[in-house]
Amino acid sequence: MVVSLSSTGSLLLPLATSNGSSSRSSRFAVSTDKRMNLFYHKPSKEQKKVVCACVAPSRNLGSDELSATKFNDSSKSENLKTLREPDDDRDVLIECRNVYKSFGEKHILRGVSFKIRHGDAVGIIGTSGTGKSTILKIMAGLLALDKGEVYIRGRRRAGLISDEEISGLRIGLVFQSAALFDSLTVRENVGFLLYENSRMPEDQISELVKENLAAVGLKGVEDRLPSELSGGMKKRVALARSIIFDTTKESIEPEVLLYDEPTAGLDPIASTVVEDLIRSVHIKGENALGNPGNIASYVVVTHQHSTIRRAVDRLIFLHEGKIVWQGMTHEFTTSDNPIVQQFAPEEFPDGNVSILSNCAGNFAMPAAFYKIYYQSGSF
Ligand SMILES: Nc1ncnc2c1ncn2[C@@H]1O[C@H](COP(=O)(O)OP(=O)(O)OP(=O)(O)O)[C@@H](O)[C@H]1O
Repeated sequence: MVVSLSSTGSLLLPLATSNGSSSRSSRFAVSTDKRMNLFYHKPSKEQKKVVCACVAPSRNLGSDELSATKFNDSSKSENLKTLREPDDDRDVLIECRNVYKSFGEKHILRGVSFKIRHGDAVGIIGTSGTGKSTILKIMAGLLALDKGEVYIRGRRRAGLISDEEISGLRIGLVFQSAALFDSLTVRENVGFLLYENSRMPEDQISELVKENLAAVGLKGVEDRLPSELSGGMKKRVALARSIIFDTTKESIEPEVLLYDEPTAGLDPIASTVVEDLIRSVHIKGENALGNPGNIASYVVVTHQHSTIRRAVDRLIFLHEGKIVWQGMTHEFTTSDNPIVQQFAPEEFPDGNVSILSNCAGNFAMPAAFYKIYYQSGSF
């Protein structure tokens, strides 16, 4: 079967799962070109490495030394309780240090530095073309920087993720478009990396797919094709694909998800569902099954005030390739930085879920109505 990519759905692409060495032979004949487009990978890489674009190798980089990022059920609550002082870097999962990036004559990033800590829910905002998606791709290891450094759990990444130099952290990148394989069912899309890259039996993968779909509020859609789903459902399927992981592994590495405008193209209601799902799959959240999420930290690039308000705790404001402001979301509206003032609303609408708001026009609807829509899984 030849697999083609959907041109419509968003992509939530797990960059890391299980050990590349345990790959089974490929079950899905995805054309190399499509994989290259999907994973931004060099065609010269062998297939295992292409899969590794979304599957960080599981070579252990001494995670025992990094107790703050140990990731199993028992440590989750402990991690939250023992959030460290900002000057303690043991909980830093990704650090960008003085990153520069140009495209030809265009100097896009001009010395960007920030840290993503365990438990973080960060938004990157700023005007169009200021380099938000670029920094996300650099963090994901899909784009090389010109100058500066990226550290993954304290280890400097020498090149791109395809160089297989770094592990100990799973990094997923959620593109705003081009997500699902058109000719694969929802089950095959969600379980893709496990079918391709783990030794899990198919019935176990199938069960896991079902669980992860249920975690994002979708039931009974396993046999559907992407073309049979709404835009919002595709985003949910893509989210399920990004949070699924090989449960048979002895140690599970923490996962950071990088979302690039995850609500782009969605109406206010569907945007709200996605924003709440982003929260729900985080370790501080609770998924649709009532279980804590698995995502250690996430970064969202967005233009939407509703996403800022609902889905992130901390904001990084990029302007002309530099960070001009950082702070907690609630501080955003009170900043006296003139650039920030131009971007920020005078105040965020009430955060109560009974009113859904969106910068596109303060859309509001009653909570009960929202729940019916959400539970029906129709968007
Ligand atoms: N691969 C590339 N080759 C050449 N130019 C690029 C490339 N990728 C990005 N750019 C340019 O770099 C600039 C920053 O792009 P980027 O997508 O990071 O901006 P952004 O802040 O995410 O914008 P938006 O909010 O509009 O999505 C843009 O001018 C874009 O055209």
